[in-house]
Amino acid sequence: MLQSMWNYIKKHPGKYIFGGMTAVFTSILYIFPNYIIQLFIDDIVTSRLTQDVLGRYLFFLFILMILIYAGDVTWLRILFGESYQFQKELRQTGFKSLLGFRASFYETFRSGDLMTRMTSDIDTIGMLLGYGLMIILGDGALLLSFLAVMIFTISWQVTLVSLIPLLIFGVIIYFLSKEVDKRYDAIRDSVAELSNEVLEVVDGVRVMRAYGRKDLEQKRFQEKTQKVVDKANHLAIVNGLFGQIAKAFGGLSIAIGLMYCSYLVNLGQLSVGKLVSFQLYLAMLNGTIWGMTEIVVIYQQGKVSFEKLNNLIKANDLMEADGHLTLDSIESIEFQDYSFKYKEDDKETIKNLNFTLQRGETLGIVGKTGSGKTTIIRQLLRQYPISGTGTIILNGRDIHEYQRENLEAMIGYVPQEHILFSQTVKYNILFGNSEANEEEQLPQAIENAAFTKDLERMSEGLKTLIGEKGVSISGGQKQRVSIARALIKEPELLILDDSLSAVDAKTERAIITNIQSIRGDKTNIIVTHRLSAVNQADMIIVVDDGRIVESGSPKELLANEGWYYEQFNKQKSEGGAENENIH
Ligand SMILES: Nc1ncnc2c1ncn2[C@@H]1O[C@H](COP(=O)(O)OP(=O)(O)OP(=O)(O)O)[C@@H](O)[C@H]1O
Repeated sequence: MLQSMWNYIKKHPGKYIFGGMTAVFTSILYIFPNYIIQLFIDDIVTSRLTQDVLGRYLFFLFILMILIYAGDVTWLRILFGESYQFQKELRQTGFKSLLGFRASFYETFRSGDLMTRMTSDIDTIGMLLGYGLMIILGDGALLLSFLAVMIFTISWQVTLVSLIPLLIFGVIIYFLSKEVDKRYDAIRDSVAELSNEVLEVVDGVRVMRAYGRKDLEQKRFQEKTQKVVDKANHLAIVNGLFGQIAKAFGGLSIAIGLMYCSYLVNLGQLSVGKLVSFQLYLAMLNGTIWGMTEIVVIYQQGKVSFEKLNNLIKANDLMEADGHLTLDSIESIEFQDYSFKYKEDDKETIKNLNFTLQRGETLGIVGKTGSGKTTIIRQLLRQYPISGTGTIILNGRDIHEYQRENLEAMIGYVPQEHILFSQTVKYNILFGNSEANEEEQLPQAIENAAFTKDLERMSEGLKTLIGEKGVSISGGQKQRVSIARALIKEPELLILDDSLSAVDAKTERAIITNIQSIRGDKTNIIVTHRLSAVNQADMIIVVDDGRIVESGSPKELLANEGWYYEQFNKQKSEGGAENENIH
C-alpha cells in the first residue's frame, strides 16, 4: 500500500515538495507564540514590561496568526486535493478491472462486496493519503520543532524525563493497532454483507411483497444492521482506549515535566517564563502525539481496505492469455469433440459436441431446460476459461488464437435475462452501435425488432426513460429493445438466447422473418424452447444432458420422430408452434 502511495507522490513531486515545505515552515511558526509568551512572562517577573513592548508582542502574535492560517490552508488544500485525485485514479483502475472480468469472476464476488470495495474502501485509502499525511507532515513537523526548542532552549534533561511516559505509550499503541486491524476488517465485511442485502431487496422487492415476506426481510435487515453496530462498538472499545491511554500518559508526562521544572526554578537554573513555556510546549506535544496515535488507526484501516481493493484489481479470473489474431468476418464455426465443465462442477456440462456452421446459416439450439444450451453459447462468447477438451474452430483457427475484444465486436448477443440501462430507449438501442445513423439504422432496427408500435404508445417515444428512473416496460418489450440493440450492431454473428420467450407467436414470427431477410449472408444462432422460432433454421441441434442427441434440418428432425418431433407436435396442438414453411 505504502509503495502505491509513494508511487503516486512521486508522480506529483512539485505539489508534495511545496506542500511539505509549507507544512514544515508553518509548524516552525507555531513555536513563536509560545516563545513570545515566555518573553512576556519573564518581562512581567523582571518588571520590564512596558506598553510599547506589549504592543510589539501583540503585533507579532497577530502577524503569526495570519501566517499560520495562510500556511495551513495552503498545504492542506494541496494534500486533500491530491488525496481526492488519488481516489479518482484508484476508482478508475478498479472500474477498468471490473470491465475486464469475465462471467466466472462475477460468480465469486457479490455485488455488495464489490460496491464496498469501490466506494468506502477507496475513501478509507484516500483518507490515509489525505488526513494521514496531514498528521504525519503537520504533527510530525510540530513534534520535531517542539522537541528541538525544548531540548535546545529549555533543558534537554527535563525534555527526556518528560518523554519517558510517552515512549511507553508508543509501545502500547503498537500492540493495540493489531487489534484495530482485526476489528476493522470485521466491520467492513459486515457493511459489505449489508450492501448485498439492500441490493437483493431492491431487486426482489416485488417478489418479496407477493410472498408476504416484508416483515421477515425487515427482521433480517435489522439483524444485519445490528451486526454492523456491534462490530463498530467492538472497534470503538479499542479506539476509545487510545484516547484514554493517551490522556493518562500525557498527563503523567506533564506532571513529571512540571515537577522537574519547578525543582530547577527553585534551584535558580530555570526562569518562570521557561517553566510556563515548557508546559505549553509539552501540552502541545501531547496534542501532536495524540494525533500520531490517530495515524495508527487510519493506517490499519487503510491497510485492510487496500488489501480488499487490491484483491479486486489483481484478481485473476483465470482467463487464458488473449489471442493475437484479428477477425474481419465469421466464415465458419466448428465445434470439434468439444466438452466443458464449470469450475464448481465435477462433471462436464457439455460433452463431445461436434457441429459446423457456415457463414449465412442459421443454427437452432433446442432441448430440455438445463440441458446446456446457454453453456454452448458462453463458449463462443468466451465467458469462461478453457476448462474442457476439444476445440472450437473459427475460420479454420482455434478460437483462443483470436483477440477477445475483436471477437466480441463481431457478435450481437441477446442474453436470456435482458439487461437494460436506466436510460432512454434510444440510449439502450444505440448502445449496440453508437455510430449508427439515427435517421435510418435506428428506426430500421426498431422495426425489425417489432418494437415500432410499442414505441408509438410511449409518451416520450425514443426519449422514454426506462428502468429505475423511468417507466417499467414489459418483459416482451425488454426483449425487443435488447434485440434492436443487437440488430443495430449488424453483427457477423447474431445470438438470440431464448430471447423471444416473452413475445406472442405472431410477433415472434415477424421478428424471425425480419432477421432472416435483413441478415443476408450473416450467421445466426437461435436458442429457444419454442420450436416455431427455429422452423426456418438451416440446422437444428437437440441437446440433452450436454450431448447432441439429434441434428439436422427441421424437416429431417421431424422425419426422425425423436424429441424434436414429439415437442413439435405437442407445441402445435397447444397452438404454439407453426409448421408452415418448414425447411
Ligand atoms: N455458472 C455456472 N456454474 C456452475 N454450473 C452452471 C453454471 N451455469 C449453468 N450451470 C449448470 O449447467 C447446466 C446447464 O445450464 P444451461 O444454462 O447451459 O442450460 P440451458 O439448456 O440453457 O437451460 P435453460 O433452457 O433453462 O436456459 C445446468 O445444470 C446448470 O445448473
